[in-house]
Amino acid sequence: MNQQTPKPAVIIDDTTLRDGEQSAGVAFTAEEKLAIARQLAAVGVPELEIGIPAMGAEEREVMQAIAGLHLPSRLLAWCRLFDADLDAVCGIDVHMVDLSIPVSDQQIRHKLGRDRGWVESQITRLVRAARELGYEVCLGCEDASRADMDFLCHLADVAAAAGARRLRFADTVGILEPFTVLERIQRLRAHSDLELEMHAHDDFGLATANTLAAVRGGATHINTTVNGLGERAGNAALEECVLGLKHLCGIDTGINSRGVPELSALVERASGRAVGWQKSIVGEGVFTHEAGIHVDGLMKDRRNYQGLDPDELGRQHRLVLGKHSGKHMLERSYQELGIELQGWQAPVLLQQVRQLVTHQKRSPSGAELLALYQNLQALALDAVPLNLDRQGEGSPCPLQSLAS
Ligand SMILES: CC(=O)SCCNC(=O)CCNC(=O)[C@H](O)C(C)(C)COP(=O)(O)OP(=O)(O)OC[C@H]1O[C@@H](n2cnc3c(N)ncnc32)[C@H](O)[C@@H]1OP(=O)(O)O
Ligand SMILES: O=C(O)CCC(=O)C(=O)O
Repeated sequence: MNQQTPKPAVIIDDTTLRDGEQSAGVAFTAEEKLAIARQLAAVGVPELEIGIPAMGAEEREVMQAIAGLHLPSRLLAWCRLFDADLDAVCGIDVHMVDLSIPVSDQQIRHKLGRDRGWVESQITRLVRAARELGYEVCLGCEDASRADMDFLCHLADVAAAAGARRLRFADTVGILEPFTVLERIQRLRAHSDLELEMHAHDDFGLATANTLAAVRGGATHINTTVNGLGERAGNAALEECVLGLKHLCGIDTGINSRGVPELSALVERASGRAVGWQKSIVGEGVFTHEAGIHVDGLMKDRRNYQGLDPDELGRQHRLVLGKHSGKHMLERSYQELGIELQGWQAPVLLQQVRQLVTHQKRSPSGAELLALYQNLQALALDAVPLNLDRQGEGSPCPLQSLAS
């Protein structure tokens, strides 16, 4: 972002390169990580969490290579609140370390085998140590959604006193819904002056909703991943948060949404995780319409059925012929082939298109439409004399049985 750009009301800290890569089976090469970092920065993502130094020398080298790109985005490293993890980050030019520690009694006791007092003393000691090394600190509160809120507020004070700048509220197991997120973040907001970051998981399909609720509650930062990649069901999708915040909350994150499809495709390729056809914002089919009433409405004025303008993503509405099409779309499809249908032909051809689509599980091709039309013309020519013989006059539809 250049110096003149006003600071957005919510700052995106994208973790595609950390939590995104934690998605089971996903492993980016160094080149892929660099390319993703570049593209995230190119669309204007202001903060990138780029990896876990404790994973070893190779991970650290890639993280330092990303730092060496001198991107306009601020960089974060993810560390356990643990001496060895802090040692491992030394020499990597990130701006901030996320020092993560479980804060629920469940994880403090049954994962770490410790107690609350130990967590508190670790925070004081290691946040100070990280500050002395010159890093900004975000206290990563793992499993915050299952933590005692009084204890969490107390830890915010402990972290602030030790020099932390930010607290990350992690819904690690993805069990919150937006109303509870709103309450919890409001409570933290009222209690602490720290920056507050929401880290949501999509186990119940609520990661984006929870992230938007957190912003409403006073979160200053949000953790996202491209395509919603991430542990288990994934994290809050960058593209959903950017456009959701803009259109549903009136908050501009400063991201160039037209660059998002390319970013999404890049992460899709590098992760090997196909983006679903109906995946909001970036799915291939999310601006494609078939239903006759919708298509007719769109052709009259696209605002009739447009919640999000595809142009914001450099995309367009696509109209397809299918089982649910009506005469307007059929006529348009034939016009594109240079054919003006007569009134009686549309219902007959619509039935035939429905049958074809049901069997082929796809829209008819131009050649197939042409064949249906030519067939109908031939049948009509054969039928006209019979009708004339029988009725003594021309029928408006020579193929009544087909049209019914
Ligand atoms: C919710 C999250 O997303 S947290 C991020 C999770 N991400 C990852 O785990 C991906 C990268 N992880 C790794 O490469 C490895 O797990 C490493 C390098 C971090 C650690 O590897 P190992 O030392 O072989 O340990 P392993 O992963 O089997 O076990 C984790 C250890 O970290 C401890 N630990 C977990 N979280 C924390 C924490 N926040 N602070 C301190 N210790 C922690 C566990 O208690 C366990 O320690 P133990 O050996 O004393 O029981
Ligand atoms: O503690 C943090 O930084 C968040 C870690 C995480 O990814 C999670 O809890 O889901």
